[in-house]
Amino acid sequence: MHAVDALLQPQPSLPEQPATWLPSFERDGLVVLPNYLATDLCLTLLQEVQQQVELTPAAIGRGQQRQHASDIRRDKTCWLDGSTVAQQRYMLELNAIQSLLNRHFFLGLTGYECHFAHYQPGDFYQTHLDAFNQQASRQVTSVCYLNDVQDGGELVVYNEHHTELMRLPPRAGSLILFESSRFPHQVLPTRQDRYSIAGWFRRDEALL
Ligand SMILES: O=C(O)CCC(=O)C(=O)O
Ligand SMILES: [Fe+2]
Repeated sequence: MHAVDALLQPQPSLPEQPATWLPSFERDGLVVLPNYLATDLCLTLLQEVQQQVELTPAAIGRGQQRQHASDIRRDKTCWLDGSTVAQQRYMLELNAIQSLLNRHFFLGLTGYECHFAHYQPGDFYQTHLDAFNQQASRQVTSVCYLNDVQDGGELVVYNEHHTELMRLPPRAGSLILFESSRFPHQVLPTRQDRYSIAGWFRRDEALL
């Protein structure tokens, strides 16, 4: 069966899946889920990012603070817009995670945004926080890796005291979730092409 046809097949309704990772996330504020993404979906998303012509150098900050900062980060990114079945499937999966987080931890998450990222050989992202306090809109970070990187490109995560907690080599299909304002992290220079989807569960005040 062609990959896209396979993606269009209705997914067998999963029995109420016990999300066994919820206690770890509650305890640590961070969890790694190896092989989270189905292999066919991962491969299709990888092909989509490899075919993207509109990847643009990532910027840092928002609004007037927004700037390209090639000394801080070198990846190229492109927002997912749900224009393909694979992107829709990915977003459905992550929306399910959003519901779980809300149901179990009352996080009040209101939305999810995500972009493809491509790090070429030599690219990196220096140590940073994705949000500066819990009042910020970005509450929980997700990164899903789309290919295996054997040489460089590890995600290094630190605790509040800047002690290294983990060094994660990207593996196709694995997903990491962590509290956005709590863990400084960096991407070490990669020596191979590195593809991922980085996303953020947000809590935005309703417009009155
Ligand atoms: O790709 C990764 O492992 C992390 C990327 C990241 O930190 C970010 O985009 O904010
Ligand atoms: Fe980050």
